[in-house]
Amino acid sequence: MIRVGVLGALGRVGVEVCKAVEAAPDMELVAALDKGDPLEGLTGAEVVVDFTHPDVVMDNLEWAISHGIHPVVGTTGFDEGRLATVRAWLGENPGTNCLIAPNFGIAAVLMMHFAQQAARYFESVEIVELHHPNKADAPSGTARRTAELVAEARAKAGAGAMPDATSTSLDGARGADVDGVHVHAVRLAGLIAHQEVLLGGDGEILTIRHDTMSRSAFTPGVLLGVRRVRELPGLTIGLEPLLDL
Ligand SMILES: NC(=O)C1=CN([C@@H]2O[C@H](COP(=O)(O)OP(=O)(O)OC[C@H]3O[C@@H](n4cnc5c(N)ncnc54)[C@H](OP(=O)(O)O)[C@@H]3O)[C@@H](O)[C@H]2O)C=CC1
Ligand SMILES: O=C(O)C1=N[C@H](C(=O)O)C[C@H](O)C1
Repeated sequence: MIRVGVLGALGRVGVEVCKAVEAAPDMELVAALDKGDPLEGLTGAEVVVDFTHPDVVMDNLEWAISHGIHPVVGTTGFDEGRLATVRAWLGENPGTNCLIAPNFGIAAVLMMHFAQQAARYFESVEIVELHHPNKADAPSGTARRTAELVAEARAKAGAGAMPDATSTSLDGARGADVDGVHVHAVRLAGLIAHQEVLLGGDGEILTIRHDTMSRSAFTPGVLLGVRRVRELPGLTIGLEPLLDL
């Protein structure tokens, strides 16, 4: 039995994760903590799943890693600086591993992968992410990661800058620029989590769209991460290596 703790256990995703861990035959939910609960409550856990908030996740990770608990992290807000800090903590605590994935939905991971594969064949690529209005951050971690993967693929293929003659008179009109890829964030009541990657070339457009219809979609990926994190040395970013992508 893998002893699992959950941080953010009362949140939209945390509730689903707790249910999934409790239903898994090879896992035991030993701690379900939310805001205000002391992290000492994780004592006894081998793996901790974090779906909290970008403002608190680093403190959680520092505590968990220094106590030899392997984190599986869904919380967003990771940039290169934060990832370097996590790598340093892991270096100081050999034998402790960490998995950080901007999206645990299998279809979402495939959407990112397909976008990465397609990126080099098109002149233009833009990303539109659409989420519920209570989301803490923008752009989404998924959109940011997709843009990085697209930019990486284009650079590798020697693709030039995308065509864009726009001169904007209003800040934000062209969205955020992530490594040269424009990302647009929609916040709308009724949505959960959705993303379109628009790829345009000569006379044709390819749209790769992903829709999250229920937050239970994240739990198979989280359980896979919990099962595998102890054998994945150091820091793993994204679910891709666990899916052989
Ligand atoms: N990687 C992925 O697949 C996915 C990632 N996410 C990301 O996960 C994060 C959480 O999303 P979501 O569940 O919608 O958010 P919620 O706000 O619904 O849940 C977060 C929960 O964490 C609690 N919390 C805040 N601070 C702490 C703390 N220090 N310790 C323990 N619990 C704390 C919150 O309490 P309170 O409300 O009182 O502040 C809340 O109950 C976001 O960053 C989101 O982008 C979301 C979906 C999928
Ligand atoms: O906050 C959310 O809801 C989600 N957050 C993650 C992100 O920022 O990419 C994953 C998914 O989009 C849902």
